Amino acid sequence: MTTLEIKNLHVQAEGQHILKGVNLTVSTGEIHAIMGPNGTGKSTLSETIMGRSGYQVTEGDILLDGKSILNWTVDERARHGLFLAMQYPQEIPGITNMEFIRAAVNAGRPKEKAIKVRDFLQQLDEKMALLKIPEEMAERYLNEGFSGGEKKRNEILQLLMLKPRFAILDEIDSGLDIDALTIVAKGVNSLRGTEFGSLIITHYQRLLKYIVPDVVHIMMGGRIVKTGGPDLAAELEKTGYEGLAKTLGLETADHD
Ligand SMILES: Nc1ncnc2c1ncn2[C@@H]1O[C@H](COP(=O)(O)OP(=O)(O)OP(=O)(O)O)[C@@H](O)[C@H]1O
Repeated sequence: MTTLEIKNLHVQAEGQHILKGVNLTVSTGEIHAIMGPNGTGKSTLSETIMGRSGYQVTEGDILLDGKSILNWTVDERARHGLFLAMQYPQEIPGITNMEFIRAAVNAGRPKEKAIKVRDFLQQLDEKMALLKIPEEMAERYLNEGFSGGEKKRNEILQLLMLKPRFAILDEIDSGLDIDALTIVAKGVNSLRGTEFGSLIITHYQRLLKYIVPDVVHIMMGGRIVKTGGPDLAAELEKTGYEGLAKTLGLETADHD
């Protein structure tokens, strides 16, 4: 079992104190959901875990298997099995989707163990079929001209091909139609098992009906204010963030 531990994490961006002491531990074999109002720091948490520049950790630590990863580059974090499916996937003209995914798969392997082209294509075909992604999308430039939903599905294709130890999925459900949502959920569920852990950021209980989390955390004001089981998402649907904040004796929920 591997663990990803977030300990008393404080993060600033552009001089703003965004995360104010986040504590969270995800182990392989578990799926955790994070819900919270707009602007509360959910994406900041995922970007900081992945090591994106511009986010300064001012206090606390992030540990993978007990080792601090704060000084690791994004690339090192990816090589050690961390993966982030982004809220706004980037378009990269000039590199085809297939080339990108193959390079990413090989980046995680020693040179002499590079994936054979035939094996790669077979796996890619299989995963694309599972996600109902049209074949021609393998040859298109990465995310260029993809619709919002196609970009999200493509992030999940990368996830299935890379098979990371920990996947952070930042609003993968936004912009997905109901059929795409069930397909994406099927893709994520296919990775479930003792070797895989995930942190799913979402605004909607709907996604959590398809990918049932083991633990649900509510984040407000840059902190985790409540943790519970899958029922917590349903409870939140009824009370809203304002209602929950009141029950917890917090001032107000934050919004954009
Ligand atoms: N690079 C940055 N520079 C300056 N401010 C930032 C930066 N990144 C995030 N913020 C600010 O930090 C706050 C938290 O943003 P974040 O995107 O983490 O929230 P979120 O909980 O993911 O919100 P949403 O639900 O709307 O996606 C916001 O006020 C945002 O404007």
